[in-house]
Amino acid sequence: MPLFINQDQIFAHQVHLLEHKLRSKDERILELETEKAILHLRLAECLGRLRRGHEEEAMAQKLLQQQRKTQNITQSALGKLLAEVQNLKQDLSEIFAVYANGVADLEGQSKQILEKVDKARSTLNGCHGDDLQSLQFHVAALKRDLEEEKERCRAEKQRRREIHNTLVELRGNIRVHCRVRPVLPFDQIHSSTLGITSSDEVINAVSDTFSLTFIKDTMLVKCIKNGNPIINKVFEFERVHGPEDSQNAVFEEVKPLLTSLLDGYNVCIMAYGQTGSGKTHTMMGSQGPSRAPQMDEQQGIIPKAAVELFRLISETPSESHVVEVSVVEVYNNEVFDLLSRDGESSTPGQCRDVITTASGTSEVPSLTYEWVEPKSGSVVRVKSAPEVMQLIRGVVKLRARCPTLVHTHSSRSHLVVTLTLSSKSPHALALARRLQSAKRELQHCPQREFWSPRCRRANPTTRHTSTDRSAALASPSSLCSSPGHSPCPSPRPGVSQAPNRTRLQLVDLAGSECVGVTGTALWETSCINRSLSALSDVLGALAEQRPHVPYRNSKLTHLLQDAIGGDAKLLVMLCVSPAQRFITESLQSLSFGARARQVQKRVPQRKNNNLKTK
Ligand SMILES: Nc1ncnc2c1ncn2[C@@H]1O[C@H](COP(=O)(O)OP(=O)(O)OP(=O)(O)O)[C@@H](O)[C@H]1O
Repeated sequence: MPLFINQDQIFAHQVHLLEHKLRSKDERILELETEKAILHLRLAECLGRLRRGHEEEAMAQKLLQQQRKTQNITQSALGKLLAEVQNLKQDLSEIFAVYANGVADLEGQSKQILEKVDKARSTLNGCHGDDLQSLQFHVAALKRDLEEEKERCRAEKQRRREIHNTLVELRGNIRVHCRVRPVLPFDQIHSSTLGITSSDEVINAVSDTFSLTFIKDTMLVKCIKNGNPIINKVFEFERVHGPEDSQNAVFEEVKPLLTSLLDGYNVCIMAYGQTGSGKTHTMMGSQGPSRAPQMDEQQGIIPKAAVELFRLISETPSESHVVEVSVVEVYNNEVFDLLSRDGESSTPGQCRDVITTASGTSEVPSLTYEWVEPKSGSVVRVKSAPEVMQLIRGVVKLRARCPTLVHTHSSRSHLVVTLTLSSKSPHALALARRLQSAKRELQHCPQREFWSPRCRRANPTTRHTSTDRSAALASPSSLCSSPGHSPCPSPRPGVSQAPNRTRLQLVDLAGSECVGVTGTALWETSCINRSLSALSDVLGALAEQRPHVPYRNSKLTHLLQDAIGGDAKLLVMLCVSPAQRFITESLQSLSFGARARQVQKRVPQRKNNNLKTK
């Protein structure tokens, strides 16, 4: 039977086939579109990653650059540090070698003595009555050896100090000594709330006995207050003195500086500390000028320095030196010349100006001695230490005083005693004559007008005494003139100065007071505090080696500019009270001392080559 296939069926089958193909193509298209979408997504992801990669790479580049920069800076700083460390190492190894030799010597000698003692002991164990005499002899010999050993120890200690001082000098550091006074009746105040006696001693001086390294004298501050943070600090200084140390002991450590004066260097000794901490006691001695003469051992640095200076002079050929004295006080930011003998006013103490000379030194014009033709000024030639002290004691009672909350005889002004030592060698005299004629010429020259008006403006002005404090308060603006001042141009360098002179400045600063001041004393106290913080700022600027040092922010720093920042040898005598009551002020003073030690001044320069000790 023939197979009959319907045409429609074939078409239907073909349509079916085509539909099937179409469906599968549709499905394929769908599949491909999905794949395309997935690929798009991946592409976007990759692009994102690529962008992030670029950003990260840029960041990494930046970091790399920064790292390189930091590395460069660190390397140069490291280089500098290494150089400094090398220098220090060299210094240390030199000193260590000196010390090590000394110590090895001493150790050897100590061993010998110990052996002798052992021998003596064993002899003693086996000895009988007959041997007693020889034993006594032996003991006496041992005692002698011990004394000699002690003496050698003292000498070695002294030698170390001298080496340390030389090192301090070579580096141009300011020397800082610190004295803690004994507890005094006015330190006693009882705190009912904390149950503490505020006179508790919280500051102790620890003097190093014998160590292999430098002499390390320290001040320990230990305060355990209920409910307050514990204070436990250590401050290092060149020398420390405890309450038991006498005026002589304090002066002995200062004395070597006076020899420097005869060697041709300027020297300054300055007492710093809060009110009642013992500055005047240390500088002048405790007995007031009106009372009976002081015993030698009660005298402070100023009288002892005067005696020492004349002793040193007497060791050199007579007639070769001249000593002049000037005494000024800085009160309420004005300089008063306490020895003024102008004769125009009966009021003691004339107001003076401080100028900066062309050579950069600060001078009080009327206190500059006219070498060849002495004028009747306020610089007085003296021939002996008693004469110096008679002058100083005569005028120091003019110094402004007022009771503070701490004690009744507080000095409210900074006292500056200057002893100027000049050489009278033929060469110096010839030079002085030449300078004098130069000055005469200058006086006839019209240019003189250029520098003189300001000096003339410093005409004597009546000094405000502490009893006349209301007058001072009435015109406070007149008292604070320094910061804006332009310096008085100098009358050409050296014209008014004696040749070959060195000066010793002895400064008893007024004491700072932190709290509780009211009434008329407030202006005085704020002037004192401002001048002391100006001093602190000057030291800060010098320690950080800033290009500008604000000497002219106060008359005190302007007056002492050469001593603080110049090439004089400067010793700061910090005075502190041991009592817990004054811990804040004492910490402030100790920090001031620590800052002063960081200052590296110019290495002291010889001012007078004619002056030489024998
Ligand atoms: N080391 C000491 N030994 C015994 N007494 C001392 C010592 N230091 C100070 N004093 C006594 O303490 C009191 C205050 O001392 P001083 O006048 O020297 O203080 P100051 O620091 O000069 O005070 P201010 O700055 O207020 O003038 C004085 O009576 C003084 O005799």
